[in-house]
Amino acid sequence: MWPTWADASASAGEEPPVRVTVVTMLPDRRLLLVHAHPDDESIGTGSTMAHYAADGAHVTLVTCTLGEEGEIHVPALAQLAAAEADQLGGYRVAELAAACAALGVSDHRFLGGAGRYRDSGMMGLATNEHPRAFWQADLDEAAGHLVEIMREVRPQVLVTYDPNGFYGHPDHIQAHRVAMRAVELAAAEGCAPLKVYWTAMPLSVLEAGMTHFAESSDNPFGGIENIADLPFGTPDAQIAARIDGTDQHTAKEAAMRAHATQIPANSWLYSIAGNFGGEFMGVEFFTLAVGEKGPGTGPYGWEDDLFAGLPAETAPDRSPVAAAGLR
Ligand SMILES: CC(=O)N[C@H]1[C@@H](O[C@@H]2[C@H](O)[C@H](O)[C@@H](O)[C@H](O)[C@H]2O)O[C@H](CO)[C@@H](O)[C@@H]1O
Ligand SMILES: [Zn+2]
Repeated sequence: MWPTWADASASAGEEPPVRVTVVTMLPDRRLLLVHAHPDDESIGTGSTMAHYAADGAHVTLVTCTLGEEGEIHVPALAQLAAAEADQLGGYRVAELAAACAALGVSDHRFLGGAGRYRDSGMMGLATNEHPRAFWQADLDEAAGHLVEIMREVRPQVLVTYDPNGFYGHPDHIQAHRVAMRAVELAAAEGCAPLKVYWTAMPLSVLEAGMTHFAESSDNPFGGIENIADLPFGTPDAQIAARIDGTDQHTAKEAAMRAHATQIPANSWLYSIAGNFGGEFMGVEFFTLAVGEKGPGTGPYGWEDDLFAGLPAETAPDRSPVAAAGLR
């Protein structure tokens, strides 16, 4: 993964010509995100990912399924659907690669390898029972795949969903369960992240959106009388971090547009962006599930950095100089 100094080991019976210590150079800040389907990373955390990637942190994305059961909003691709040629999963691998490129993220993995776990479909559908459905995954086996990545990357910060999977999709709920189980298992090995965040949307933002779009013909809140009727929303006092990636909102929009089968070109998501501008697309919110909240601002002390408050020593210095005991 990162440049290492290879051991020069002697072949049998000869003195090694030179001995070089194996050292893995880890970037100082390492963020791991666990998402259910290709598209979630861009919709839910695209600006945050682009913000940290642009700022030199190492961003690792783990996607748990290929999104095989998704809708298809590109008519020419309709035959790829699960009920037809069942090729949507493979196509979404390419959409995800394009989205990661737009976000500046180069370290992407599928949990257990591409195709290990299948998109379960919406809650209650027969697809939930597919033998490879992520919803049916053995928790410790799936978490074990994530621990392998934690051993290698040693993230200080992990982002995933809350216990409801943000909005109740079975793969999102399972991604939460697998990620939190992996944190437990990794803790026993000393490679667990020190802070774990869950994606969230403050009620104040939802209120503002509902008011803003009340008279709009393209009202995403159409038919909803009260934001309490939405399957997501978090009281502002329970939010821990507000990450302002406004400078990356165009990267987020480009990443979302890479997921053309899932997000129609005329989606309300883009009209909100047009109306709210960078504020809606570029600012993302999180609750803190594990770890100590760092210094923050505003009425609720929201952090503006997911790495806030982490002791410097959590970014292990594995440089050759440190390894040689010279620091
Ligand atoms: C953002 C997200 O999690 N998308 C999932 C989700 O997609 C929904 C699904 O297609 C549903 O039928 C639509 O009515 C809804 O608008 C979509 O958001 O579920 C899909 C199937 O599991 C999944 O592939 C997609 O990534
Ligand atoms: Zn999803």
